[in-house]
Amino acid sequence: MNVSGLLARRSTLAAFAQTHKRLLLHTSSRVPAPTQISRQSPRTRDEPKSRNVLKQVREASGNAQRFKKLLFSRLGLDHKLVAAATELLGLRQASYMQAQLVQALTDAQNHVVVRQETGSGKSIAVLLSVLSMAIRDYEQVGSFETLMCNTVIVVPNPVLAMQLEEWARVLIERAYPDLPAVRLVQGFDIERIEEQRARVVEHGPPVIAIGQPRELVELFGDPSVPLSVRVPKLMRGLVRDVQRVESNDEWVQKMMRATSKGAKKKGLDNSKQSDYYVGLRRLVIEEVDTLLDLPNRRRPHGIESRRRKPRYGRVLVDAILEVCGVTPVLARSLLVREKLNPAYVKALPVETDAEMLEMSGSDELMTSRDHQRLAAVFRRAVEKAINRNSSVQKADHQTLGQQHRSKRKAFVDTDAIVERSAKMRALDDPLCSTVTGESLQLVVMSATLNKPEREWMKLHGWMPGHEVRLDARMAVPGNITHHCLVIEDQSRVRNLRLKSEAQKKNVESEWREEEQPQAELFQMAEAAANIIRELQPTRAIVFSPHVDKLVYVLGTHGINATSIKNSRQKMAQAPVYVANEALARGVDVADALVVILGAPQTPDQYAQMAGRSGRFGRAGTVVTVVPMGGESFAESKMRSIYSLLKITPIKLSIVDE
Ligand SMILES: Nc1ncnc2c1ncn2[C@@H]1O[C@H](COP(=O)(O)OP(=O)(O)OP(=O)(O)O)[C@@H](O)[C@H]1O
Repeated sequence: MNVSGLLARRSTLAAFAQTHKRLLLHTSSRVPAPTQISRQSPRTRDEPKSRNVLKQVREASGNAQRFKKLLFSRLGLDHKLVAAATELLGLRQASYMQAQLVQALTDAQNHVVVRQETGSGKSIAVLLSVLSMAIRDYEQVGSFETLMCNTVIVVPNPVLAMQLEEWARVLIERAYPDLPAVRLVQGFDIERIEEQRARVVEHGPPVIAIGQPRELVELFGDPSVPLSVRVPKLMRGLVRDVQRVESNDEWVQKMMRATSKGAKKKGLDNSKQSDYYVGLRRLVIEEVDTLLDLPNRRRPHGIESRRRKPRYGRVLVDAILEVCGVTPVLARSLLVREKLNPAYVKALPVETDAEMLEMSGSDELMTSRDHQRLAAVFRRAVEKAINRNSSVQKADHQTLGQQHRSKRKAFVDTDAIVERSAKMRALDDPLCSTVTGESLQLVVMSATLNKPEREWMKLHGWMPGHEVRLDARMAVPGNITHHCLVIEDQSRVRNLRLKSEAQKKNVESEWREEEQPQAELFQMAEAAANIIRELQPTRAIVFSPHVDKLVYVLGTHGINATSIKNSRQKMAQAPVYVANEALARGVDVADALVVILGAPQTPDQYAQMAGRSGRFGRAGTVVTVVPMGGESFAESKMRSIYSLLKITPIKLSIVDE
């Protein structure tokens, strides 16, 4: 069929229904991959508790290996919030994965690594959990005055930040109309950062802060925005000694009062009061592979330039981990338990190693002085290791310790935490060396979180201690139908050919040097316009690296499109959004047809773009349009992407060949 010919074939709604039915018949019958839960290493303390909860979840679900449904309200989430989510967001029962995720978050015994299909409900489960906990904290403390930021959600783009903020806002407004939603949750946006920061300085930080790394670095880098950390053990000591605190410091006093009040309300004894101290306890990283954006291993230049100029995401996470005192815990896990880098161990004198082993074995009994000693030992060990070992290891240590000194310095030095930790020192208990890894839970999620990212996080100490893994084998859900159209020349469009067919016709060799990328974009845009007209979806997302240009070109073909950046304001007017992969990562647009223009660079990029359709088990359709020639031999690239993702593309029936 001819590109312009498609234009002429305007189908009616009924025709679309028929086409769609046909497409659905071809939908591959892959069942969702079973969720695997695994622990890095067996836990000793508190193990029975979390195990029991998971056992209950399993029993309730009947079969741990399948996505059986559970009630969110039975998972300990706030009932009113769950009711609002059912009413406003159409949330039904939780999937087994969501039940596991909610339990892992509310128990907070481990870090959590989630690699689940796109649209499987990761973000909404996390949001409901952290909102429920924020409401609980508020009820315990009784005022926003002393409630600090307890969850930071790092997102890859402003659209996802807005979406999560909006979900949270509508839920709070429906469930708790008297609470100021903006104090509970706020999305930070670089365009409004000054105004938002002023609000935070005046009223205090929101309990849940959502934003891109840069916005969050800007926000928490401000000395007047407090980011306190939850320090169970330290606080336990402090609360016991609360009468002895001879500090006129208002902040410490406030915290003490809030802590005691919360505990008294619950009728708890002093030793448990620390559980009601409220501060940063959870760092959630959405689309962690985007945040890390690991450079290609085979390109040393890229690695070097990343070292010189680290991404904001890393600056943020490293700074938070440092502030939360995870670094000394990292020392233990690296040196004693994981032994990931033997260089550390080798660098230590024998007696130091024994000393550390002894200390780490008696964790519960450790005093703040022990922690200080441990931290000092760790520093000496790292210094020694840096001096002794090869340049690669040296680079690694530098990455750990000094890499983005200037940025991080600005972050940490100006941060109110430093000031606060100095105040803590007045109590002879430096903040950073007394916190355990459990005081900050790290939750990393992505459908395309692969082994290199996991290894990187381990090696760089982002996950000291234990982790719960929620692993699915596939990144793309089985309920999506995939099609690929190839533009042969200006007047012909055909379906992707199998490799054998292509060899027969020898089309791969048709390299069209003279073809300009610009002209290709115009052709693909025309094909996209025709596909949208033909399939008449409720919504569509068209992907291309050239967002603004494509909005214009689609307009010339009579398609009223808008950039996904404006999706929240213009939802009603423009059912067609244009996006690139980065802008739409993690974004949820209901029932969208996905059209991808040009072959994606990697299978992960394809999986993420395709995953904007077929959300939470609904049927979805993805049509990729590629030019036949071009630099990358787009057709064969698409074939290899499909084969790597184990996808069988289906011929689009509206195209003859
Ligand atoms: N239990 C549920 N019942 C009904 N709908 C649900 C349920 N859980 C999630 N959804 C819906 O599924 C859609 C996708 O959810 P969400 O954005 O949380 O998925 P995700 O796994 O984070 O996706 P991605 O990997 O693309 O970021 C949302 O529209 C959400 O409302």
